[in-house]
Amino acid sequence: MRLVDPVKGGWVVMEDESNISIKAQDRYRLDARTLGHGSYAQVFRAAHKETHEEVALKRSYNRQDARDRIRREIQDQKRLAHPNIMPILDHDPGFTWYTMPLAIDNLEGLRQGPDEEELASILLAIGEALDVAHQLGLVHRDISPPNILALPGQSGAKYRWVVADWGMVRRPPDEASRILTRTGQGMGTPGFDAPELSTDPRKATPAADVYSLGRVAAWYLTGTTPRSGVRLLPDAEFLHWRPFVNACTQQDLQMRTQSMSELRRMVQAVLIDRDEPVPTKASRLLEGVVLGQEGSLEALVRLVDAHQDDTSLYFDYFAQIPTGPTRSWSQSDPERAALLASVLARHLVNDSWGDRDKEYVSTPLAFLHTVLQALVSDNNLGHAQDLAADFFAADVHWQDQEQRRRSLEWLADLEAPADRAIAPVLGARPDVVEYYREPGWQARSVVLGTILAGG
Ligand SMILES: Nc1ncnc2c1ncn2[C@@H]1O[C@H](COP(=O)(O)OP(=O)(O)OP(=O)(O)O)[C@@H](O)[C@H]1O
Repeated sequence: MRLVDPVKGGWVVMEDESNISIKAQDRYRLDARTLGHGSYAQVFRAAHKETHEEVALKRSYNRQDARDRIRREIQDQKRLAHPNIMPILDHDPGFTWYTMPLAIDNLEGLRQGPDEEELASILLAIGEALDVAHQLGLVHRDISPPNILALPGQSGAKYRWVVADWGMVRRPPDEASRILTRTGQGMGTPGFDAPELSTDPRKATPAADVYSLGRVAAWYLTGTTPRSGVRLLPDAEFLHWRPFVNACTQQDLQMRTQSMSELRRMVQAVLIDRDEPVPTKASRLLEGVVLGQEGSLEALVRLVDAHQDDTSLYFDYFAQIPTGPTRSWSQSDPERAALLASVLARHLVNDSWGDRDKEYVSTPLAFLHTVLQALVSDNNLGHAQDLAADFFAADVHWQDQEQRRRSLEWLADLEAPADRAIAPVLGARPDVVEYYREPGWQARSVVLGTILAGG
């Protein structure tokens, strides 16, 4: 039978495995109950007959494809000496079974909640192990919570996490042996498998493992198996993990994080990001917005969204976003812009301005007005109506004459249908009408003229 020797590479002729195989029972006492079974093998608890060492013994089913898989698993796993890769302790010279340390359980069974420290240490360890495999041209292709097993930990660590189940591994093209995968034949675990594996798994790159590990991270944080069409991480939760999960799980291969070393760098950045105090982070992001750094505005908006009770975050950072970016953000994300601007307006009405100089209140008022103008000019009139009520209340509350003049100028220019969206908001607040009313005031809109000029 023709088989590949992965160490030397190339094709070599070896004896048929049935001639050189040793039965597992000749060397080990197998527990009658299995630890479990997969698509090509069964796993038993077993004890060595002489040393009495307890191990897990994986034995392939008596089918050619199953034997091919376990042979591949043994050969590749043996090459991968890394503390976070399941070691092969002993194996049949004919490659029909092997032994490994007994695992406590897998990640699926051991997850107790979203422990971010634990997640980061798992990602760093598994990422490093997969990097070693990738350097050898091996792509696992089936990273999922059940394939990440826990061995007893050392030096104070509870567990040593290891990547197991290397039966789906993709070898470099020059080492390809019997074809285990064909174009169009999907592989991996649903919810965790990279999209490109369903078209041509033979072309899988390290980015396929990056994708799966990114999905594992999302699963770990939420406790739910990823499903297509459902956001991996819900809004406003684990915000600091979102850039990491997004970058790793891009459907488009070109847009995705390509390597495990990059993935590991991002995990470290997540922890730094998480531990950075909110004002420091807000200040850094605002500076990024002013300098036009990509992603800064989005990150600042996410921060503000996640801390809606933080008055100083709204006054000192959010409201300081310059007019240009404020306008374009309000046009590209009108719903969130209206919502967060309303939150700022309510802080202006309900909360203390503290020891800030009173004249600086013109900045948040102008910011609110910019959002409102952008919503109206883009015909987002429902959102504009919602924000207008809070904006007018803040304007009246602060009585800033400069802002009053700008508000009136803007109202004077409003035309249909925007005027009909704004008029009822004014009509509902006699104090607002009173504040803006100006005899003889001229407006394009008849309805606004009637309300504010008194006739
Ligand atoms: N070293 C081990 N110690 C304890 N249990 C193990 C060990 N290795 C595997 N198992 C358990 O044995 C079962 C079968 O594992 P196996 O790797 O054959 O299949 P699978 O991953 O479930 O399926 P497939 O290989 O088809 O994807 C799993 O439930 C796994 O948790």
